[in-house]
Amino acid sequence: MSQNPNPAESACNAGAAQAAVASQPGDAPSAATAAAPLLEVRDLRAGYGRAQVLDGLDFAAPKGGVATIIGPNGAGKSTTLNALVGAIPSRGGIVFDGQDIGRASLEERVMLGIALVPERRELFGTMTVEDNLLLGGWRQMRRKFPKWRERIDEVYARFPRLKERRAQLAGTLSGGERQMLAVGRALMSAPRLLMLDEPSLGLAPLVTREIFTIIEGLRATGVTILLVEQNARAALAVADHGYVLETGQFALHGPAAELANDPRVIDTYLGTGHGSVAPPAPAPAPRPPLAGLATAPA
Ligand SMILES: Nc1ncnc2c1ncn2[C@@H]1O[C@H](COP(=O)(O)OP(=O)(O)OP(=O)(O)O)[C@@H](O)[C@H]1O
Repeated sequence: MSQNPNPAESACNAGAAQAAVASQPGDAPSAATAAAPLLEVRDLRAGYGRAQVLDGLDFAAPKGGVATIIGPNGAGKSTTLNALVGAIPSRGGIVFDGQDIGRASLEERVMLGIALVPERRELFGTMTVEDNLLLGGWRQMRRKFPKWRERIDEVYARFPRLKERRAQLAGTLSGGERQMLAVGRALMSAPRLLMLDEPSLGLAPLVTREIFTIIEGLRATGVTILLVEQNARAALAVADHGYVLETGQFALHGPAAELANDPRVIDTYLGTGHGSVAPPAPAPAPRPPLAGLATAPA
């Protein structure tokens, strides 16, 4: 298990996102996008050094829902979350609850209520469960929540197993418990947008189901969730809206239930197929309507 000595990075766990929109003026909003967006992203571009990974993503996250980004390895899913939380620089528009946060620092975004549970969970393995939670309430959080210890009790109420193991070293937890701790640490900042990067990674099917039950429980509290997952079936089952990201662009998006029944998604991500849902030679296309599936503009 990797450890992250950067308290700012450690603090930005957890998250959620919502319906990518790619709409045209006059499009009727779908049920999943009818809520006012908590997060609106326009033409998001980001990468590492000179290598651009995200090639102009448009999406929105309606308040209180679950959106998921699925796609193959290397498509840019983690990069999207890293750009949204401010861990890497990006271009384009990022509006959170009506406020342009494109130039806000990572710490400012965490303070506003954006949190990321990173793919590798990044716990401090030689520290106890409780100390890992306390690190989630690092100094900004302590300013935001003077009674930040009460936050821990709230996390324990949601995850009794963490309370039972409060004095146990994080490095000795099971995979599922580590994921719970990573989510619990993110919740210490009382996020409004919780971003989860591959929460089922490396977990057995039974534990994966437990993690998705936790996600449903979090959603019931009103937090908006942006879920990045390779387990497309489980992700689409819990989400309102889904996005298929391929090589830095959305190849498809739409209501999650429709995506789960789309033959292209079934063949590529839910069945035995591999590769891409995008046509071999995608032609530029107008932006799709909000309701129903759509092929993203080339
Ligand atoms: N720190 C980095 N420096 C340079 N390139 C990176 C870095 N992180 C990711 N990349 C590259 O960016 C591209 C997108 O990676 P990213 O991790 O966002 O994909 P992903 O869709 O999350 O994949 P996976 O499902 O395997 O986690 C890949 O080509 C990857 O090699």
